[in-house]
Amino acid sequence: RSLRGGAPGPERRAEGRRRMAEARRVSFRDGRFASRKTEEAAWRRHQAAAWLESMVGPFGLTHCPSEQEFVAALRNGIVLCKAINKIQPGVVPKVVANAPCDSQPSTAFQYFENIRNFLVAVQALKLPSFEASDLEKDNLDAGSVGKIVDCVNSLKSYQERKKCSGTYGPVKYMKSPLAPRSAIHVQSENVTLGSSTPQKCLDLTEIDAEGQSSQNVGPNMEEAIGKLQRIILDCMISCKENLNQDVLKKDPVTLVGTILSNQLEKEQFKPLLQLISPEGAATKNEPNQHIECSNSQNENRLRLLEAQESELLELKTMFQEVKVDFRSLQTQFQDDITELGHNIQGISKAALGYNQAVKENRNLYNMLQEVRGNIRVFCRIRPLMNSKSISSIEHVGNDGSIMVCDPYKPQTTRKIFQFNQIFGPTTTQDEIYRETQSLIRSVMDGYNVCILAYGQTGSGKTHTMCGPSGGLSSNDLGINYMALNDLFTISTSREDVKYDIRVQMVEIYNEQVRDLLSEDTSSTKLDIRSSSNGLFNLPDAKMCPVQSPSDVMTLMLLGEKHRASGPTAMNNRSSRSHRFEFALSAPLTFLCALSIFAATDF
Ligand SMILES: Nc1ncnc2c1ncn2[C@@H]1O[C@H](COP(=O)(O)OP(=O)(O)OP(=O)(O)O)[C@@H](O)[C@H]1O
Repeated sequence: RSLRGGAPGPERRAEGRRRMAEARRVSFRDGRFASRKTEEAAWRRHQAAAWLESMVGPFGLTHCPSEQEFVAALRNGIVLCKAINKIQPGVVPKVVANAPCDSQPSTAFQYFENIRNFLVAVQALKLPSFEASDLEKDNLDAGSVGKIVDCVNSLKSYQERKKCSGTYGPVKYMKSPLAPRSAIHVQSENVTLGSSTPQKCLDLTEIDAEGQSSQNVGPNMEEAIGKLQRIILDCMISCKENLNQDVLKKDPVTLVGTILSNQLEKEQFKPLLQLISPEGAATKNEPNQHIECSNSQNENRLRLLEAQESELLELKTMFQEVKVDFRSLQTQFQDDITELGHNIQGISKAALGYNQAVKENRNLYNMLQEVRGNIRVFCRIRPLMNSKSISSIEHVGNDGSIMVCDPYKPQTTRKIFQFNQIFGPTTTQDEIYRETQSLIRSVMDGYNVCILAYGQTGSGKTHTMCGPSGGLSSNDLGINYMALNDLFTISTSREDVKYDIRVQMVEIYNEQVRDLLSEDTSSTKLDIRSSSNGLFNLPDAKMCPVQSPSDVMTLMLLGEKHRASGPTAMNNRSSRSHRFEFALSAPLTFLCALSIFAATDF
């Protein structure tokens, strides 16, 4: 659309549009605020230059000048003075127009007079002004051009306002950072009011006072558009103070929408709304359709808002319920935690008491063992193997006494022996073990225990200690197997102590000690060493770690193979002498031994 008076040529216009389009394109692509500001400044310079040209005619400025070009064209003040004189004739009485080329110093002074006179006139009109020094080349980078452009555009607005309303009052002019971007976005949204060019709707500075911009609309709509433009401009100007950098980063349409929505409730919009309402509108033309469309959009938005409000209320109610539930759970959780704490304290006390009781129990137990006798001697009467044999036992007392005599020499003196306990010929293996079982527990408490079977050949030592099957059958197990089982059972049940169990197996025969677990059978003879505490030990005897009763059984079977045996008058397979030793230790606590012997001689 051509500007009023002195319109630029088509080429310059095309160039200007191209540069503006390029500036916008860069701005949109980068989306940076700096680009937007550059674009906006270029647009405002264009407006100012175009207006000045329309007022004073072409003065050698391009359609979209750079800052340098703009300032250079205005530096002599001639254009500015002419323009203000057009608005307010005679406000600058004397304008130095053309100076001779050879009088540069005085011309510069006279030019300064032009500027000074112009600034005085601007101040008289109460319009935004600038400093004369802002036209200096050195001050361009300090943003001085913006002030000059603002001043020129304020003159433009003043002139347009004067033409529209015929009043001369002071104009509250504020530069609008939104005009170019709003126009672009409004175009994309097709929100126009009676014109295909978006600038016509939003940029009041380009409105044609004679109504050229609204050729296709009726008089009412023309009036509406005019009012709307003025109101929008006022809104934008009045909102400018409240705009900050963050707001300016918004999408232009959103930004304009924000500004307008802030102003919609104000009095100045009421006449406009009445004008564009179905009753107020004289004709139903295109702008009204847009307004109806906008109303329908508003209704939709209102419905959406109501739905969202209702959802919000539901959510709020749910939130309150959840909050109450959460608090109740929190209270319950705290109560539970407190109760749990009390319970743990109780359990801790009980555990402490239990441990103490166990310790006392162990002490008492072992004291009892000592009271019963650290050395206990039992007698087991073997059943007669031959029915023709005559028993030498005459009497067995309940107090552990036994009376024997030679059945073939009845006249010989009877002998009485006293034992801790006497087991008859019918006594089972289990009954024998029950009397020794308590000692196994003492081993686990760190006491040394020795179980020794002693008797003449064929008296039943091997039968008692190893069982009739020698451990091959689970029936009638011997003392050593049953002790072994108990050893591992107790060590497993006591989780507070870690036991390290090892096994030695030696044979003492003809005053020689042989290692029954040594793989090298040729050199199994062991030396007996006395230790500093007066005890004897076999340091070279092989000590095998075991984890389970089956490990021990394997070792015992190996030892059995290495045992010396031979027929005697009374026993076809007589063991000469043997000893099993279980070395038991609980690291850092104790080291003790369970020795199991069977011997015919000492
Ligand atoms: N309580 C018993 N009940 C049944 N049989 C028995 C009993 N005690 C021993 N015998 C039997 O008596 C025989 C000799 O027993 P055993 O080999 O245990 O004697 P020993 O004392 O180990 O002899 P040695 O010292 O010569 O090795 C075996 O045949 C054994 O089965």
